[in-house]
Amino acid sequence: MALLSMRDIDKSFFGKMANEHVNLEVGYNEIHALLGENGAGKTTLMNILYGIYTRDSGTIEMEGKPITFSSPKDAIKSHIGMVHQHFTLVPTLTVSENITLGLKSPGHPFPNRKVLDEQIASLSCRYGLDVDPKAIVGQLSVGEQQRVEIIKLLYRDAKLLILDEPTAVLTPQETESFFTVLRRLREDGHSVIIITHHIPEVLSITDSITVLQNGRNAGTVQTKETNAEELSRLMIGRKLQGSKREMISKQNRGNGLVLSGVFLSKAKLGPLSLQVPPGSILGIAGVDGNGQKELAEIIVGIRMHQGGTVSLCGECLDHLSVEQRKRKGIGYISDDRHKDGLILDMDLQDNMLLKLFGEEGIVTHGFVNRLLLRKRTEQAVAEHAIKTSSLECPLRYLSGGNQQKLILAREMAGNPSLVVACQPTRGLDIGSSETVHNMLLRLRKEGCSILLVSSDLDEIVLLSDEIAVMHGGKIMDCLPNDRIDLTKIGLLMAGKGMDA
Ligand SMILES: Nc1ncnc2c1ncn2[C@@H]1O[C@H](COP(=O)(O)OP(=O)(O)OP(=O)(O)O)[C@@H](O)[C@H]1O
Repeated sequence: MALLSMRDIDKSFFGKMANEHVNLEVGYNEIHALLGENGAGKTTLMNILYGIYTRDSGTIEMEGKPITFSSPKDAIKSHIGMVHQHFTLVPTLTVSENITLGLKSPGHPFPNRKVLDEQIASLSCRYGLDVDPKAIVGQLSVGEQQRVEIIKLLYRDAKLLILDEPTAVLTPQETESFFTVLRRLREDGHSVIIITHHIPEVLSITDSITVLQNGRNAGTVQTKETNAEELSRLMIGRKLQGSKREMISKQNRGNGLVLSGVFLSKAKLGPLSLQVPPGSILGIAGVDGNGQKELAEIIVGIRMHQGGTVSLCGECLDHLSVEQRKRKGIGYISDDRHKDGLILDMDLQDNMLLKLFGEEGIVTHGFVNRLLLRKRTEQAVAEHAIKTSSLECPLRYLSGGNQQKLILAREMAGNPSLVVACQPTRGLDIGSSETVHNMLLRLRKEGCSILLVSSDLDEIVLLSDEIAVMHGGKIMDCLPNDRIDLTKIGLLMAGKGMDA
C-alpha cells in the first residue's frame, strides 16, 4: 500500500484545465519528484493535496484512507506539510516564534520558551538543519529561512513533506547540504515530494518520478531506471536544440555600459570599474550576496552609489531616475520577481505597461492606448509561450515560470541598449531556459550590452564574452571566456586565489 495515492484528479480555472485525470502515488520512505515544464500543473496538484484548492473530481487516499481537506490546517492534522516557493515566515519574529505561530490551540500544549528552543535545537541537530532558534528570521539567508520552514513542518509532526522548487533559491553549496537533509528525513521514515523541473537534481536525489505535461500524466518512472534524455522527452516532448554563442566582429559601436570607481560606504561594494561594450555579455559569477544585487540596483537606478560614475553610450546616468533610465533603453530582470519585478494583483497588460509606458504611442497626453498595449501583450504571450487563462488574469495566478517569462518579455522588448539580467532563468524549465539564452544571444547580436548575474556557472560560461568574479563586494578578476579556468573561478568565488 502506498503512503499517498491521488487518482483521476481534475482541476480547472476559468474553464481551463490545470490538472486532467492526474494520478500520483508516493511510497513510504521515498523521495518523489513531481517534474514538469512551467505551467504543467505541478503546484496546482500539490495545492489540492494540501487543502489550498478544492479538486473538481478525483480521489485522494493517505495510508489507504480517503481524505479531503478544506484547508492546510486539515492537511497538517493528517501529517502533510508544504513549503511554498515563496516562504510564509514573519521576518520580524524569531525562528522559534515563527515555528510556533498559530499553534496556541487547545490540544497542543504550548511549551515555555526555554523548552521550545531546546526542542527546535534538537530537531535542527537530528536532521542537520542548522539554525539558531533565537535568530530574527529577516536577518537569515534564504537557505536558512528554508530550514526554518522545514523545521516548522517537522515540529508539527509532518510525515509527508511537499517542497515546491526548494533548490531554486539555493546556492550550489546550500543545495548539497539540503540534499543531505532530505536523505536524513528519508532514513527517519519521512516521505518527500519535490516539485521541480531540474533534471540533474531529480536524478541525484529522488527514488521515483512522476512527470506532468500540460496538466496530464506523461509518465511515472523509477529514478535508477531512467536518464536525463528520457525525462526531458517526457517533460517537454521535443528535443532541445541548445544555445551557441557566435563570434561577433568587434565593430566600433561606442562604449556601452561603463562603471568607473563606483562604491557604496561601509565597504559594502567597490570601488568597481567595469565595461560592457555593445554586442557583448559580461557575466558576473559569484555566490549570492556578494554585492551582485547592489551592483545591478546601482546601474538601474534603484540604489544611489556614493562615488564614481555610471555611464551608458557615453552619457552619465548618475542623476537619472529609474524611469528616466528605462526611457534610455535599460531593461532590468530582478532576481526577486515578487518584490521588484511584478505587481501581482495587476493583470498581464498592466504589468507590461510598467516598462512599455516609455515606448512611442503607448501613452499619449496621459492616456494609455489600451488597444496597442493589448496587442503588445498578446505578442509577448505568443512569443514566449506564456500560459495564462486570459490577458486580464492577475499575475498572482500565473505559475512561477510564466511570471518570470512575462518579466523577460517586457524587459527585453523594444531594442534595449542595456539589459541587466539577474538570475534570468531561475524557476524556468529547460525548454524555457534555452529560449531565454537564445533571446540574450539575439540581443547581443543586435548590439545590446548585457550584464548577466547568475549563480549558475554553466549559464555564465555558455553566454558570456567575459566573466567577472565577485566576492565581498569586489571584482576579484575578469577573464575572457576563451581563457576560462573553472577551478580558478571557484577559488575566486570563495574569496581565494587573488595571487593564483
Ligand atoms: N488560482 C489560479 N487561477 C487561475 N489560474 C491558475 C491558478 N493557479 C494555477 N493556475 C493556472 O494553472 C496552470 C498550472 O499552473 P501551476 O502553477 O500548477 O504550474 P506549475 O507546473 O507549478 O508551473 P511552474 O513550474 O512554472 O511553477 C497555469 O496555466 C496557471 O496559470
